[in-house]
Formats: sequence, C-alpha cells, structure tokens
Amino acid sequence: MQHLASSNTQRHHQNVFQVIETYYQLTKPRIIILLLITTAAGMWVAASGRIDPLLFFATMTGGALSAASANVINCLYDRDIDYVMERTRHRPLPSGRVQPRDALLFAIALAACAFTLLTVCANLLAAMLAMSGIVFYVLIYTHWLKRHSTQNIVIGGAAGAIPPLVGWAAVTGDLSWGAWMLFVIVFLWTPPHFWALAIYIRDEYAEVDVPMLPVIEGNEETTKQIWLYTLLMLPATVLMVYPLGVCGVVYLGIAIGLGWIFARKAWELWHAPDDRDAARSLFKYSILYLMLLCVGMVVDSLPFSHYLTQIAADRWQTLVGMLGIL
Ligand code: HEM
Ligand SMILES: CC(C)=CCC/C(C)=C/CC/C(C)=C/COP(=O)(O)OP(=O)(O)O
Repeated sequence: MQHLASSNTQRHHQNVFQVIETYYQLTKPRIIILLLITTAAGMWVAASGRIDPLLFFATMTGGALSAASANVINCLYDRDIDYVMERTRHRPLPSGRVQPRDALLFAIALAACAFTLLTVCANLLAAMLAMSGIVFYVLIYTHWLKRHSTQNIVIGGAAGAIPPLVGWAAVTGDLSWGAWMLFVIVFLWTPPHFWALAIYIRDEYAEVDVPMLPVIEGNEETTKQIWLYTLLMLPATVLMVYPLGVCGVVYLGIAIGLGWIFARKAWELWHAPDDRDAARSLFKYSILYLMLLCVGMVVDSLPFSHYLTQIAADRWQTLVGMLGIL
C-alpha cells in the first residue's frame, strides 16, 4: 500500500510540473527574454548605470508578467490559425493541453499582477505603459492588422517597442528623448527581424490567409523594404550618442560594428531574395544584434565607460580646436 501511495504522489508531482510547463510555454517565454533585455537597457541608460535593485527586479517581473499576458491572449485569439501552421500547431491551445477559458483567466491574472506590481514598486506611468502594450498588441496587431494588412507588423510592431519605455519610465517617471530613441530603434528593427522570418515560412502564412508582406508582395519587394528599414534603423542607433549624449564611445563602437554586419546581411538578402538560408541568417542575427546592442547600452552606462567617453570627448575638442587654428 505504501508503494502505491508513493507512486501516486510521484505521478501527482509530475502532473503539477507538466501543467506549470504548459502554462509557461503558453507565454512564449523566449520572446519575453529579449523584450526584458530591451526593458533593462531602458532602465540602465535612464539611470546612468545606478539602479535600485528592488526597482530593477520589480520592473523586470512586471514587464515579464505583462508581456506574458499579451502573448497568452495572442495565442488565445490565434488558436484557429495556429492549429493549421506546422510552426505553431503544437502550442498549448491548438494542441488542446490548455482550454480557452483557463487561458483567458490566466492572462487576466498575469495582467492584474503586472499592473499592481509596477504601480506599487515603480510608478503609475510604467504600469499604464505596460497595459498599453497589452492592449496595442492584442487589439491593434492581433485582432485588427495581422489578418488584414501587409503593414501589420510595422504598425503592430509598436507594441514590441513599448518595453524600453516601461523601463525608462520606471526609473525616471517620465519619457524623455532617450526613451523615444530606444522606442524608434526597436520599432525600425522589427520589420527586418520579422520579414526575414516571414520569407522563410511564407507558405505557412499563405495557407492561413495571413497577408504578411512576402505572401502578398513577394520576396523581392519584401527584401527591398527590409533593406530600407535597415537604412533607417542603423543611423537611429548612432543618433542616441549625438547630440543627445545618451550613450558614449563604448556603445558607439558596438553599434557601428554590429550595424555593419546587419547591413551586410540585409544587403545580401536584397540581392538574393529567394535565398532561404540568407533570410534565416538575418532573422537569427536580428535577435543577437538587438540583444548585444542593449548589452552595449548597459555597459556604456557604467562609470568606467563614462570615463572613456570623457577622455574621447576631450581629445575630440582638442582635435576640433587644432583644426580650427589651421
Ligand atoms: C509585430 C512584431 C513581431 C512579430 C510579428 C514577430 C514575430 C516572430 C515570430 C513569428 C517568431 C518565431 C516564434 C516561434 O516560432 O515560436 C519570432 C521569434 C522571436 N522574436 Fe519576434 N516578432 C516581433 C517582434 C519582436 C520583438 C519586439 C522582440 C523583442 C524585442 C522579438 C523577439 C523575438 C525572439 C527573441 C524570437 C526567438 C524566439 C525563439 O527562439 O523561439 N520579436 N518573432
Ligand atoms: C509592454 C508590453 C506588454 C508589450 C507587448 C510586447 C509583445 C508581447 C510583443 C510581441 C511581439 C511578437 C513576438 C509578435 C509576434 O506575434 P505573432 O502572433 O505574429 O507571432 P506567432 O505567429 O508566433 O504567434
């Protein structure tokens, strides 16, 4: 009898773990990681490298809960097309591992916890921005644009550019130029990021009648627009340094180095629009690029980087002075 009881207990624990894992997967956790990295970049740049640990932890947790809520509602809304596409059919809702009603209750609970945590530990602006990200992603992107416009991910992509605003607002209580520069960088990064993937899985979106740009306009037009957005995004990553002075020489070096590789990949894809390997390479690199760019911002916000920037600025002033004399 004792053996039977212990094996029942073991089975119960396994079931509990499986349920937790299933609801964890429902939140699309790997996407949330990069959303949080952009949130952290907003916090470190806004705080010039000096962040209260409790505020940092609370903002990261609130950001994760709000993005999780948004992703769960997105999966709830898209379960019909997710059931058809090979890439998404094994997700918790289309596979039947989670019921729609339970997913909705889970999303509401996540959003309520996020709002409460951000309001209490950060401020109301950060909490309202997080909620606006959920509303924009669910209503503007998932419900309205995704199934009706080839510009769905451009306009809807604004939702994904809100997390750095949440981080900045949590630290300063407002949204200055630096916050909006981060928003613009992620906003302009999104089309190259996603359209490279959309080229790679174009047939899946065609099968479910989602009008992604490669499905409607073809790969040539899509890769041209990827190149154009890349040409807009790369200067924006440098503008954060001058004249706003938001980031310094460490960030500038990283931005130019990483940007060169991004530009080369986007250029190669534009000249080989049907090369699925080139499309997949740009998609994968776009994630690494944004991750490392944000790490560069954090490193640049540290006191040591301020010291290097000051030396570089002094040398620059001396050089300008000498040229003025000549
Ligand atoms: C409307 C805008 C966006 C669209 C349509 C989009 C679309 C996608 C899709 C379809 C995938 C593949 C996911 C999968 O197959 O499970 C993906 C992967 C990913 N996206 Fe985006 N994305 C967008 C914006 C963003 C933003 C703003 C971020 C973060 C700042 C981001 C970070 C990621 C990451 C990290 C992955 C890789 C996840 C993995 O490895 O499973 N995406 N994206
Ligand atoms: C502040 C805040 C909460 C902001 C929300 C940020 C957020 C959750 C952005 C998600 C962007 C994204 C990965 C969209 C893909 O949706 P999709 O439906 O095209 O992807 P799928 O087909 O893989 O489901």
